[in-house]
Amino acid sequence: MEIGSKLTNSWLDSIVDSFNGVDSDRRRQFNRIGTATRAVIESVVASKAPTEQLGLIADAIEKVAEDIGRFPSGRVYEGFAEAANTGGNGGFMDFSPISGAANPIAPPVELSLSSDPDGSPIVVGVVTFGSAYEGPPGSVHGGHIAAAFDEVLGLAQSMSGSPGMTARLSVNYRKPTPLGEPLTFVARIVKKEGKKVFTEGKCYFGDILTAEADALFISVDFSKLAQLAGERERTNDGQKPQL
Ligand SMILES: CCCCC/C=C\C/C=C\C/C=C\C/C=C\CCCC(=O)SCCNC(=O)CCNC(=O)[C@H](O)C(C)(C)COP(=O)(O)OP(=O)(O)OC[C@H]1O[C@@H](n2cnc3c(N)ncnc32)[C@H](O)[C@@H]1OP(=O)(O)O
Repeated sequence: MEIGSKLTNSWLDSIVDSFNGVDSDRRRQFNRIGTATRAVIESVVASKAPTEQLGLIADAIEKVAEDIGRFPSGRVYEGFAEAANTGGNGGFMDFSPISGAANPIAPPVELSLSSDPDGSPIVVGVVTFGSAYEGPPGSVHGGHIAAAFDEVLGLAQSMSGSPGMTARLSVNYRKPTPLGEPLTFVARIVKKEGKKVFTEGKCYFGDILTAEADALFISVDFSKLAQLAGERERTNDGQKPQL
């Protein structure tokens, strides 16, 4: 199933492109960098490399940081106001801190759309959290589980046709969620009341329910968001959301 039919705001084309696989060399290179940096993160956490090797590796990473740091950083929401970021860096979802292949801090959660047996649309997120995400021994840190829920529930609510921002997110941790094992998150819309979109989700390791969540999203006026994002681009303050 392709995402897009329910997303009515034109700038959301960026999300659609993220899912429907717009291909460009630039996007491929971003994804390569994301993947390689993730591999570094995975290996450096509690590495058993000899100290001398750690020094050489630190030198190499410092050099990479210097090389890329010579170029100015843009914004994830670049072109947001003009709905024109498609074909540039890929969709902004590529840089999602949770599901973005091009964002090294994303595990990443791989998102797809599916249907449950009664035909209702659901979002499925598949992820294996590596060592960098350890909370309790051998288990995923609860904050990262909550973040994954926010992402899958956030995509599910967007299928309402009037997406918004997370107003409340509640997680019940039922069993330890194992590190280094494939997990499946499932999310759906429960009901919509005016601007409120109620969602629920579950996280499974195999057949084991390890956590469940529910969240309230409030639909937002995207023309206002686009205008604010445009102002951020013009004022170049970048980091400070004023929504
Ligand atoms: C540039 C940002 C882009 C955001 C992208 C969003 C969607 C994109 C779509 C698809 C993308 C696909 C996947 C996305 C993946 C993940 C999404 C992650 C989303 C986030 O990670 S997002 C960050 C954390 N999130 C915030 O940073 C929100 C800060 N917050 C606010 O910006 C406002 O607070 C807001 C907008 C939430 C509401 O403001 P508002 O002015 O629109 O609401 P209003 O007052 O009109 O209330 C209307 C009715 O909702 C009730 N209500 C309001 N707030 C409530 C609350 N908190 N709890 C319980 N009920 C609440 C009222 O009580 C009233 O109820 P009633 O009608 O019954 O009186």
